[in-house]
Amino acid sequence: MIYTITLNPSIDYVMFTQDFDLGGLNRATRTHKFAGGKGINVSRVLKALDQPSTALGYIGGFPGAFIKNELESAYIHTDFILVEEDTRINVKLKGDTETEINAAGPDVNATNLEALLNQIKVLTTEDYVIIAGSVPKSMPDDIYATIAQICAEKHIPFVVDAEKSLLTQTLPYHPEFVKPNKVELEEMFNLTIKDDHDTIQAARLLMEQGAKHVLVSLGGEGAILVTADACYKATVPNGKVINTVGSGDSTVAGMVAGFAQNKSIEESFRQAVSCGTATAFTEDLATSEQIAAIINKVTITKIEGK
Ligand SMILES: Nc1ncnc2c1ncn2[C@@H]1O[C@H](COP(=O)(O)OP(=O)(O)OP(=O)(O)O)[C@@H](O)[C@H]1O
Ligand SMILES: O=P(O)(O)OC[C@@]1(O)O[C@H](CO)[C@@H](O)[C@@H]1O
Repeated sequence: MIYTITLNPSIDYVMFTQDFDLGGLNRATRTHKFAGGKGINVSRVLKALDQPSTALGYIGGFPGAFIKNELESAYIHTDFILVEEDTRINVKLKGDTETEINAAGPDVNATNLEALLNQIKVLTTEDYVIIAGSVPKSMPDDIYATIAQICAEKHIPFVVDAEKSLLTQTLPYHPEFVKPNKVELEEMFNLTIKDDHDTIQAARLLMEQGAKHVLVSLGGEGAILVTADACYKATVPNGKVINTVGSGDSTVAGMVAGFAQNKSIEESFRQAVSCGTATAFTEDLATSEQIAAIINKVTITKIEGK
């Protein structure tokens, strides 16, 4: 079973406006409430790819109940731990540009933490763990490293999509892949990435520290995948960008599903990028039909390799 871990889920309240006037009264043309948080988004796109998963993490109050209900109505299994405070509501404003306001989220105490670690400790080599998103302030900042260590000790394959040291601390435990975007990669090494060559060099630094593969997402520029012996560049088709929230998570889901479906590395990468772009081109996360409609329009080129 694939397990996604979202320590800080959210209701994503997406508001579309004609124009956005900061300081003025704006009226939304459309709104949506989605069950969100990075791991949860991965579970939702895995479902679109016909891959079952169980969503783990912390939920609380009425937003937490909403998230659990939304996932279970979509036939996504959940095993959330209840916390006392309300799950956060993140606001995503879609005017001429995209603006996001993410809340801090509820406190998670030591008992809650132990409950999650106990869920992970019983997993086996048949399972797969995806760790994604921010960590609540009340939790130790080495929590992802702790989870990665448990996975490594039990030979459970795992994937990490997180910022800065949350991600780099997991590298010694050899994640199957990590998925920084370009800015996150720059921040990890305090450098400026000018071109694909720089991207590959920086990705290789993550591999030197232990990542098995590095998938660098580049927004509308596609993505680069670095493996032990090759590098691939994906370019995406033109289309109308509607809501990019969750496009990175969709990329992660496409790659994990590709591995689970025993696709080649190139075909897994193509599926990953198709999922990311299909999500960018729609209001919610991509559906299976939307992914299928663009998968043959994503081009994969080997740009370096043995
Ligand atoms: N403007 C766009 N046009 C086409 N595809 C896009 C666009 N933005 C994102 N994508 C697709 O989504 C993938 C992930 O995007 P991005 O690099 O922005 O990830 P991210 O920063 O992790 O996103 P997020 O945090 O919003 O989930 C890209 O590799 C690409 O396939
Ligand atoms: O605050 P975090 O955990 O970094 O990000 C949370 C979030 O922005 O990430 C998802 C999109 O990737 C959204 O569903 C959610 O609102």
